[in-house]
Amino acid sequence: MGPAAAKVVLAVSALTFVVVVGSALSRGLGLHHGRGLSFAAMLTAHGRMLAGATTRAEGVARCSTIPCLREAHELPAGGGRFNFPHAMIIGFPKCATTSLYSFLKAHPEAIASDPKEPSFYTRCRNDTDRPFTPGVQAWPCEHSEQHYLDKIMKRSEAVASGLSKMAFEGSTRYSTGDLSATAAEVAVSLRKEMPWLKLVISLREPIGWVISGRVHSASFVAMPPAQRPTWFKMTPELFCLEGVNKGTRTMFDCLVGSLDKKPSYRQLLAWWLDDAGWPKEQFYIMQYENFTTPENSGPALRDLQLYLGLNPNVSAPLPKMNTRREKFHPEGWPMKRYEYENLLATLRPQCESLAAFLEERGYWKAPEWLARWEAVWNSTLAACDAKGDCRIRLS
Ligand SMILES: Nc1ncnc2c1ncn2[C@@H]1O[C@H](COP(=O)(O)OS(=O)(=O)O)[C@@H](OP(=O)(O)O)[C@H]1O
Repeated sequence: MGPAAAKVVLAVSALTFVVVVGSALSRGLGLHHGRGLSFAAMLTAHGRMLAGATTRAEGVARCSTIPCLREAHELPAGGGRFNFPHAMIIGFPKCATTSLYSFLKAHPEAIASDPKEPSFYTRCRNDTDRPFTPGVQAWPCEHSEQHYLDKIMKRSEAVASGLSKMAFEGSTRYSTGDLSATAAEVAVSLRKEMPWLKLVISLREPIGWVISGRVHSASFVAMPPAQRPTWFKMTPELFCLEGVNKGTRTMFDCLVGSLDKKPSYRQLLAWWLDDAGWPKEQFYIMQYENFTTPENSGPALRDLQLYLGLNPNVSAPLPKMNTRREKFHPEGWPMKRYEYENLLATLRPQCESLAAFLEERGYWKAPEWLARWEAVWNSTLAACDAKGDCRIRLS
């Protein structure tokens, strides 16, 4: 055997010795999987940080980084019922997510993020080179992982509860993406970084949804340019809204031609469920028209709490937060009947395809899902006058 081969044999023997003796030691110390950290985990930086932790809560207590949390998750749950963080309301924007967040925040077993929408996975994970702009971003992304876990997700409060409380957040940009990252990128990075998360998403009848989104922006458009937030940028759609504010354009003008250019709900969901591979049991789909109606709200919220692992017997009504419809065109947006039918002709096939997708994946029966949206469309059409003048009232 030459000197090079001898060195290889020596190195392999040394490694074998380390692994065998180490494994034996760790077994002897009661550190094998199920009662503590494996020897392999102890060799990693996070493993060293987690040494001595025997439960997930003890592990989370020692972690200030997300990779460390991933290792802490390998530890036995002990008495803790939740992961850390446990859940996220990822969208869609304007689908009563603030009300859902507030409803859950009031639950004694929940720890709500502060703020509701940290947007950590759009702003800080996929666009880390973006310079920090005070006044635009609440905090810089450098060293922000610890800030996110400790200050925003309130790690010590979750640890103090022995993980018997659920920490959650509600960044709706995750579902649509923003200037920093696309939804497809967020879906993948979240799956990689916190694969245990339970995700919640709400979908609203698409014409009301889009108008609600435009109304949200309209409030900024209505401001004198110097008073608009610095992050706010005018786009062709927003110039159209400016025309609506001035009375030179209609809401229909601003919707037609743009609806079929946006990714459909089905496309957006497919990024999460197909491309990023989120399993069905970790992805909870709610229908806005179901859980916001008084007769269905109670059972729908109970089901949500059961899904999240919360005690469903603590019940409170769903609040009505973040509402703008009473301020902007409370009488409804004027639209001609043929214009509304034109929008429906674009959107109905998308909705049918979505409903079929939801049924195929075992989420909802397609006819039940579609019936609630058909009811919205029919009631709008039924309220049009004999001259074909309609009002699109947001509900
Ligand atoms: N309980 C209840 N019942 C009926 N409707 C409700 C309820 N809670 C919130 N909402 C309506 O949801 C819209 C706000 O949604 P979000 O909070 O998700 O908006 S945001 O993306 O966080 O800005 C906003 O819609 P619009 O007013 O049409 O804009 C709210 O009025």
